[in-house]
Amino acid sequence: MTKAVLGIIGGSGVYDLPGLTDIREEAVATPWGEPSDTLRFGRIGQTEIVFLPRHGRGHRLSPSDINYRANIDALKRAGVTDIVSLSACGSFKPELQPGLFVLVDQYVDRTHRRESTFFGTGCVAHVSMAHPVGPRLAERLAAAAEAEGVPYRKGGTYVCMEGPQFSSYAESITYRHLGYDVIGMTAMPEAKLAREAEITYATLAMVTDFDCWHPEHGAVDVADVIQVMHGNTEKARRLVARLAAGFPAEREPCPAGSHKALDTAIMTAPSARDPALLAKLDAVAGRVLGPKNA
Ligand SMILES: CSC[C@H]1O[C@H](OP(=O)(O)O)[C@H](O)[C@@H]1O
Ligand SMILES: Nc1ncnc2[nH]cnc12
Repeated sequence: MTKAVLGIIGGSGVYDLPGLTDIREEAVATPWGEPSDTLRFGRIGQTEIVFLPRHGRGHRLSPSDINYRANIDALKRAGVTDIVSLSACGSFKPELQPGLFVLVDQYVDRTHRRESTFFGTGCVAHVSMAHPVGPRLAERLAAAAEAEGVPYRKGGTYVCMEGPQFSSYAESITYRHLGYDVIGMTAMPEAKLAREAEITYATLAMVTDFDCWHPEHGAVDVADVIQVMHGNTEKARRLVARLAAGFPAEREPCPAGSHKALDTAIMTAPSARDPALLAKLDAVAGRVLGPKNA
């Protein structure tokens, strides 16, 4: 049995998590470089929580400069089994209005200058991203939103752009016509790396704007996002507290297979594996690459 530890990644406007008790802060070193910030360990009720602001405190890091591998590796080293990723996002649907929380269940990756895998030459792996969000974790988030009276929608496709500039009008209407629901700059490769690290993942995408496609709304700017986020942050914190209060003590098997994503993913023959890469994979893939499996 594995103890459940809930990781919360804070996005724009969410740089701390009030309500944590027994707080301890630790700078966790990883073979992939430095995480965005120190990890904050604590509890809500009986549930162990690890909090990490993805842009760093003070919002130092641009989406392209976040070390996503270091962040996920550090959370894995901290024992995190489930991640709730908080993100501001733009909306492509009139009914997905600012203030609404979308429990995303699919992602489209349009990023192009980020390290998006832990694996590579010397240890090749292909995990499934067919169902990137843990359905049970999403159910728990929906129940927490319901209980807190936070307006939410279950399901939606998040397109992740490189940024840092917002989309052009042509890009915005293209994404809208492709049927995507929301847009942001950070869920990829975070979700991919979480899957490789066998951590169950879900995004709570908080709508802050209509990007720039909407004829009755002006183009998004940071002031709009910050203003809406001020209202969203308090709701997000309540939702997380509610989620944590009812969280199971032991890790639940994930119907999407995130707890055993590496069982059948590794292609490289043991004799062809690079010991230096294997050493870097100690936290992420230790379960399948550890001494028992060599
Ligand atoms: C401040 S608007 C753009 C910024 O907000 C979102 O960040 P996060 O996903 O960390 O909440 C978006 O992805 C951009 O990074
Ligand atoms: N319209 C938008 N595009 C990309 N990222 C965002 N984050 C918040 N709003 C956004």
